[in-house]
Amino acid sequence: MTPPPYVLVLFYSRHGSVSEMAKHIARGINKINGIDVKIRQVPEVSETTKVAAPALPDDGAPYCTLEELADCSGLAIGSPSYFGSMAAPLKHFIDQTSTLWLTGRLMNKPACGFTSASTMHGGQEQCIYSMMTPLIHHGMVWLGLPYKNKELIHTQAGGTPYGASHLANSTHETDLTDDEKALCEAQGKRLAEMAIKLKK
Ligand SMILES: Cc1cc2nc3c(=O)[nH]c(=O)nc-3n(C[C@H](O)[C@H](O)[C@H](O)COP(=O)(O)O)c2cc1C
Repeated sequence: MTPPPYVLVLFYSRHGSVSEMAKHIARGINKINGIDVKIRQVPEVSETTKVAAPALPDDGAPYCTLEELADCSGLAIGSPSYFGSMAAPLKHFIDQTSTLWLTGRLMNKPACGFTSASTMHGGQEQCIYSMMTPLIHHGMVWLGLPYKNKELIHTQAGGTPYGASHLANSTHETDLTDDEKALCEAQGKRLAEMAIKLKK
């Protein structure tokens, strides 16, 4: 029996904000019938690069395998904003996807990005763009977050038309505002809808 199609929510999170966003994106995906969701994280990169990560994380989502990425029907990818870019552990994972690029496994599948940052204008949109770039190379179809979602207009915290974001402040506030939650869910829902449409 063929396993049901799924959308992969893939992220790195050190302090929990991006991980919390992933749950709300998954909630949006779950609102669409006919497609499942898998939530996966990537391991830390070690300061001493010869030390391997344990096979299982101490907590949170399981680590993503390349097969899980290859077989997804859509991808939501999330990272904290680090100096206007994705964090190294996520980039390290993406840099292991050459075989998927060579075989075109991600071609024509929809993808979107999400991020958390500690300051209001701390490079969130650039960070989302940094995740978009390699996925464009993979031939994925990038989705933004349209202004039809009215929370984008009145949010006092996170939310960008390039993808969902969360304002965590310097206190690592992991609780999302209602607007941030709504935008994460809307993004997940739209991704799932597009995954089904593009699969036909
Ligand atoms: C190396 C590093 C660079 C960072 N750069 C930025 C930045 O440029 N702008 C910003 O607003 N926050 C920056 N931050 C803060 C993180 O983006 C923020 O704490 C984020 O919410 C962490 O997400 P997490 O809770 O999922 O780990 C940086 C943090 C670290 C460790």
